Amino acid sequence: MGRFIVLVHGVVAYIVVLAVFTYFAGFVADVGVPRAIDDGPVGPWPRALAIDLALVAGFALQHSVMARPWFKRIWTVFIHESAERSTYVLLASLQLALMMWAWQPLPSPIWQLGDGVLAGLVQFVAALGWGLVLVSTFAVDHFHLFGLRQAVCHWLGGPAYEPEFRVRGPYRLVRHPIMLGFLIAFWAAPTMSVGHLGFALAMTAYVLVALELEERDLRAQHGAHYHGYAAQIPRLNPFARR
Ligand SMILES: C[S@@+](CC[C@H](N)C(=O)[O-])C[C@H]1O[C@@H](n2cnc3c(N)ncnc32)[C@H](O)[C@@H]1O
Repeated sequence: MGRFIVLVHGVVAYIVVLAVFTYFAGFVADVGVPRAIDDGPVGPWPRALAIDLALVAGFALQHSVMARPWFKRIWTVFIHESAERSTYVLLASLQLALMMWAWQPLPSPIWQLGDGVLAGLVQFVAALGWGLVLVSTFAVDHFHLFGLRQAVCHWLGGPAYEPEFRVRGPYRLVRHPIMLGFLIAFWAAPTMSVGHLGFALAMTAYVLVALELEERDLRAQHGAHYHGYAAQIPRLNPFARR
């Protein structure tokens, strides 16, 4: 693949990822988007639930399979290494966009905190969750995570960029602050509908499985270093005792 094509592909993928993720935050929090998780025409609940669970499963499957080292080895035969991460995040974003577009609302409330102080507090906690996701991407390597660094390094003709294992910022508190941030943002809802609850439960199940798979890869990749890190820093709960 030509360097310029890899660069343009990396830049486009990065812009799409930022746009889809920003919309996703609004979709889950029901803030500032034309159609959020509880909006739209309501159909029969068994059909809606089946579609929603299939959408989350599709996202989870694609995200998990494409992130595995064995899959990367196969598809970098067809696609340049420097474009691998951008392609992965681009396809994951498009899958996320499809999930939001095809989402079937189930708006009956499980809990509703109204507009008072408690609701504001819960909304603030959700915002902290999204903030934790963003800050953690920078703690690990934001531009590498979204494939832009690899594309720019290739454009400049330098050696392939090797990511470092980093233990800084939120990674000193938990091993998976990005996933912790998502979980906080998914569950901290002033209004929890049946659809939102189904989404939060399905995503939580996916995150727990995804972390198992990621940790297996990290242990294989970093060996004793990761074992030592895991022995000192809890997985998701910063208050867990080691
Ligand atoms: C979407 S990120 C999620 C990282 C982590 N699971 C979290 O929730 O914060 C996944 C990528 O981060 C990498 N990664 C995870 N922990 C890391 C660390 N401490 N330093 C560098 N890369 C890390 C993994 O190898 C994987 O490529």
